[in-house]
Amino acid sequence: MDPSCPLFPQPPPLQLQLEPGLPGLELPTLDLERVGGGEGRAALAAACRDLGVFRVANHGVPGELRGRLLEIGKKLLGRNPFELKKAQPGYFWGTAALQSLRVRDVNWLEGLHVDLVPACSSSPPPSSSQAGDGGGGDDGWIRIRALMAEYGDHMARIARKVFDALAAELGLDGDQTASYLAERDGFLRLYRYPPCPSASSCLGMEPHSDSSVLSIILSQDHHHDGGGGGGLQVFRDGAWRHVTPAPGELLVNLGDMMTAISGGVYQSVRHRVLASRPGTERLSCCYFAFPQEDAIIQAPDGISSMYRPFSHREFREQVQADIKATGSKVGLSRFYATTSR
Ligand SMILES: O=C(O)CCC(=O)C(=O)O
Ligand SMILES: [Fe+2]
Repeated sequence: MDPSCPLFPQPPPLQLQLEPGLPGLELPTLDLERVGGGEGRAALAAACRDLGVFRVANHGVPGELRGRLLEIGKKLLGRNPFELKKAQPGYFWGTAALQSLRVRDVNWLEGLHVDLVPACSSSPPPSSSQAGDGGGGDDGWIRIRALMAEYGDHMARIARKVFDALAAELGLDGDQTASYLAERDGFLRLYRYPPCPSASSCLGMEPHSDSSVLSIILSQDHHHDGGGGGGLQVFRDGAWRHVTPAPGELLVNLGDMMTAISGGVYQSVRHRVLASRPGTERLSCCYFAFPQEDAIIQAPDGISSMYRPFSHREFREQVQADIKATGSKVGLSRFYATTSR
């Protein structure tokens, strides 16, 4: 038996004492078409400085695409994890980042990992209109991958727009602006947080900050039972705060690379996801954008950084080594400068 799959419906071994989340955190909503200049850019920079998370409206991702992605995802995931693991490349139970590392994973979720297809690729993915009905058969899996490819194009476009505005705000040069966001090398994860028999003492996803430059979250617009949020919480002023889903909007959160690129001026926000209560489930789709592998991450001249320059490869290797050694990511604190520049 595969040790990384749970024995349904047995609850996970770790019993957490979860503080009740505080009411929804007020988040700014930015108009994507306006983040490039003037007031829009100032509002974006303020959100990144003060919160590290914001909503995006007017993003141009069709509602039908968003709806179908989550709806078909819901049909396909939520079957037998043992079977899915055997049959579907990219399927995972538990935390995706821990899959190959053989460390204890207590998170109550499953999902599908899909890499974006680089724009220069000679073999494009199947178009979303080519495959069957989105049901549970192979057609459904072909269709979800096609939908994710289409959705991924939008994510790359949005990430580039947001990043370019921040790069201009920080005064990055052209090379940095290009290499600090390899938006086509990003990936998507479609998550299902299944009902958890001990939802009040376990998590869907443990507290973490993303290792990305930025991440974009699409989630079901429903409310977590009794919580006032959708299951996602961010850590703010010493407490976990619900992030209430806003219909039609996307959520952007900054990752560690953006913190380092900005010399600590912009925040990568700590967040977690509650486990779904019995009888409920939550679907979300997250996109993660990273710098190029060999990009040297450092703040632009004029910003005194608390981090030493490092390559993105070095960061990834350190994260992997720390997870192997301790079970969790240490992250940016590994890269503090001994003296500030
Ligand atoms: O499912 C969500 O809303 C958030 C997932 C998340 O934080 C992650 O994948 O890093
Ligand atoms: Fe995250």
